[in-house]
Amino acid sequence: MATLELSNVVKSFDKTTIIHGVDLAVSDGEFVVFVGPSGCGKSTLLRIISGLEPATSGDIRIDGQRVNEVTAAHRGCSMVFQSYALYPHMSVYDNMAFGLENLGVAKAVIETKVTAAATMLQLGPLLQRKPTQLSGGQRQRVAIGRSIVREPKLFLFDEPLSNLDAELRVSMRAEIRDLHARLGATMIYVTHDQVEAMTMADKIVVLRAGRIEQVGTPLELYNTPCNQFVAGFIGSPRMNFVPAAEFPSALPGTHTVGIRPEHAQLADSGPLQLKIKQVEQLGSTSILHGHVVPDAPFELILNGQTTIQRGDTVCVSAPPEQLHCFDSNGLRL
Ligand SMILES: Nc1ncnc2c1ncn2[C@@H]1O[C@H](COP(=O)(O)OP(=O)(O)OP(=O)(O)O)[C@@H](O)[C@H]1O
Repeated sequence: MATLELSNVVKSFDKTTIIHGVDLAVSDGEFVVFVGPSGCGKSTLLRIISGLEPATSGDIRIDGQRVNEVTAAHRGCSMVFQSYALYPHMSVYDNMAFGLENLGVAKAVIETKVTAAATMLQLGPLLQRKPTQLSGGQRQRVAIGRSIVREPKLFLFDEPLSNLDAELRVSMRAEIRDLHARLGATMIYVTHDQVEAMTMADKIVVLRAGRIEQVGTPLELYNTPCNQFVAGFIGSPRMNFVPAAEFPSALPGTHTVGIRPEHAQLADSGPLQLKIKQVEQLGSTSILHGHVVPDAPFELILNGQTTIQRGDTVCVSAPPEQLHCFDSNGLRL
């Protein structure tokens, strides 16, 4: 398996720079998720690692070796795409065997590897089918199987689950994590879905506009987001932001206070007055939506069920240790 190191990686298309000097170290066997809004450069960075796209400048090292000039076919990376990219006229078996046949691997060896991967992915009974005869989840497993048989140093996944329905996404998430545990492989996984990032990653890399905003474990990002962007991106429902003037106990120099919906509490008196616009009763929890000041939408999660209704005004507070204080540049204090 492999380590990966990016040093000051820059990517420009014509005169537009879209990756602005990215530094990142990935350890052997780590599951790293790149997350960020649409267009922030996640896929481009993955393609640069795979060799499908050259970097404009900077170094890419796999296992300590600079690979900028090594072609995609020789980098030892294997990519699983959102579109699966299966050959429609080939059986599942042939789709998985094809890459190895091209490399001139002996037929018997191919058969052993394809059979082992198919067993691991529960594709054994489907090996003679064509991709059109498979469900979305089965197709995605074939795409993953095609990667596994090549025994890559680095597995790269580009939004592999976004074409699947919500239920299947949840089960495939678990399957990919399980696969990671069994193979002990280094994996880099791109998604714009922060829940996918939180549930799958050993380490999350949050990107915005071609720059890394923060790198950390899911709970590090949740507990101590380095700025307002990360704070708003990680966590669901999203963190509430309130002008510091509304919260007298905020740290000196605070411009905006962040309070997660699960940390806000109903109180007998202030500091916040939440005017309720909508109540979502989910049975085990209730979500109150409203505003604390006209431009500050606010959500609060209550355990259990509530009699609070649209039109009510309630007082809200939060424990001081759960407040996130940001300065006027959005940086954590
Ligand atoms: N071949 C190209 N030529 C010019 N611009 C490109 C090219 N490929 C990507 N871009 C631009 O680079 C930026 C980053 O694109 P990229 O696909 O890496 O983003 P992303 O974070 O993966 O987005 P998404 O989540 O929407 O897939 C975008 O603004 C995109 O328009």
